[in-house]
Amino acid sequence: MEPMHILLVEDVLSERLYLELRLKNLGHVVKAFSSGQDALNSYASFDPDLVLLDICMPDMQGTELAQKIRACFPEWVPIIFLSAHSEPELIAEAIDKGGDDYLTKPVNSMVLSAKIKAMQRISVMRRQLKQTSIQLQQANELLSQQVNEDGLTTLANRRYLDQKLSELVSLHGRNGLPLTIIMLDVDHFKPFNDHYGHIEGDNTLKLLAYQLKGKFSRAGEICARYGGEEFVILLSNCNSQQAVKECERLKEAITSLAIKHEYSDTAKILTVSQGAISWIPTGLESIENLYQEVDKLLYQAKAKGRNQYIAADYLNQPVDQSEN
Ligand SMILES: Nc1nc2c(ncn2[C@@H]2O[C@H](COP(=O)(O)OP(=O)(O)OP(=O)(O)O)[C@@H](O)[C@H]2O)c(=O)[nH]1
Repeated sequence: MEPMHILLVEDVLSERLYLELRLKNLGHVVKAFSSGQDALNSYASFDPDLVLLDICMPDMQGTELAQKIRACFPEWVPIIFLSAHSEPELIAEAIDKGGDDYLTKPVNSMVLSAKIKAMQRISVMRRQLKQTSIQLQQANELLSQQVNEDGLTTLANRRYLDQKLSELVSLHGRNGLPLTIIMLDVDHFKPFNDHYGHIEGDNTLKLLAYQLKGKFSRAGEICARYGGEEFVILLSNCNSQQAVKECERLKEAITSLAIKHEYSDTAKILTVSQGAISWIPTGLESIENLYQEVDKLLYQAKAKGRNQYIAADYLNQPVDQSEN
């Protein structure tokens, strides 16, 4: 079994040296202190697996030190009290104050070895439990990330988008702030896949996602893969005039990638069409209806020749549109 880190606190020099020697002979790493305060100061850096505490000490009683250890360091480590007395009341009080076991001084070497062996088993289990908890926590973090993430692009997925849109509708409704939804769709992506291959198509979607994430990464901006070659961007506190600028910025960002698309009827490079709606929510809007409205504008942008956007106030007239 692995050696333990044992913190020993004993004010009587002869006892301290004797115990330190015995414990080191059993193969453990020992840090011995004569004062409770010094032991407390070194506790975190030494990170003990076991604490041996004399009950009666001049600067701080062992029971008081045990209480402080339990209060300051929530991770449980066994504490064994040492005392010349063995009255049942004293033992009961020591256990009440946070101790786990009790040894009467002078400590018998066989009893000491046996108790240390028992504590070592607990220490091994404790370390395994700690390791398992860390692994479990990591797995949980990964899982919650995967639940909200699109596998191909690592953007937020549809599930997360729906949830965020509902939250933002309520939040903006409560605060009377404008919200914008931009929906974009890659133009002529079928011929792109057909000619350059599906893997190249996947890589292109990843590149587009990376570009979107880079351009819309401020607090209150959410980029998500809506499905297939469609993406959605939510812009907090963004009205229709600002939305037009954001659509333009997005168009420029995609154009700047200059991804070759010789089979597009629109341009020699890959382009996208966009629809955008902006409004001050009441907080009661249905998200399905919002997607439908913004999809209608996207469809109009497609119908008008693609590589352009149509932005409108929700339930109102178009604000602006771009031609390719
Ligand atoms: N490589 C790849 N292709 C995808 C993915 N999801 C959807 N697609 C492809 O996207 C294409 C969408 O085709 P259409 O809906 O006909 O649209 P389009 O060719 O882009 O034409 P317009 O949208 O009208 O400009 C299909 O070929 C799908 O297979 C994906 O994850 N990876």
